[in-house]
Amino acid sequence: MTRIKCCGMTRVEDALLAAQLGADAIGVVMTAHSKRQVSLAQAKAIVDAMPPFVTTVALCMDDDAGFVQEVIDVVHPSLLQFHGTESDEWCKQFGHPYLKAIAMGEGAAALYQLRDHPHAAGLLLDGHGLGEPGGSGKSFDWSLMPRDLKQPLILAGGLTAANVAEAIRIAQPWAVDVSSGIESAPGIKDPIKLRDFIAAVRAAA
Ligand SMILES: O=C(O)c1ccccc1NCC(=O)[C@H](O)[C@H](O)COP(=O)(O)O
Repeated sequence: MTRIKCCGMTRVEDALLAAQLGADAIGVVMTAHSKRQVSLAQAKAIVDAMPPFVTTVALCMDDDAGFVQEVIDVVHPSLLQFHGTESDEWCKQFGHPYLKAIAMGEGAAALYQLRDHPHAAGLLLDGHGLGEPGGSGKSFDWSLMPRDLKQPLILAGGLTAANVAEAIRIAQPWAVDVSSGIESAPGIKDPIKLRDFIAAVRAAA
């Protein structure tokens, strides 16, 4: 079964609908690098509203360590997700489980980054370029998804209900992650796109 993370939640009702429709995880973007940024209070409200067994993920990107600690202390996410140039050493200083995003915009040349994060609970391969924010709607060559890594791999970038089955067939990821493919506007989730996306992943399994 391919797990599903619905990211870029800015409203409690969207996150609740995702959970009700069967999403395994939801994400809130904390970093100011994002047009989907939520405040600590908004993120806490979304995380607190989640039912049991839905994993909550807070995204940061080259943010201050003090801010990341505040996110942990206030929001209490299950996982952090680092989207910038953070090193393995830097990410693990918080003693909190995390995902590390790998920018795949440069294609095969980007694969060197995969070995640099041995302490990450999982690696999220995303379609944007190095130094660029996620949530871009850009995909990458799914056949580049490695098969020989011990860490769970999460496929992200430009996924939609229309292409996710093919993406899963080619990449065989542990999980898929979607943001713009289930939106009507940045941070505003579209119930129909959300439903269709989750149904397409479940049908692919
Ligand atoms: O979503 C953002 O605005 C964002 C900004 C800065 C860092 C990360 C961000 N999102 C990361 C995600 O986890 C997205 O879900 C992922 O990049 C996939 O996005 P999309 O291509 O829109 O499905």
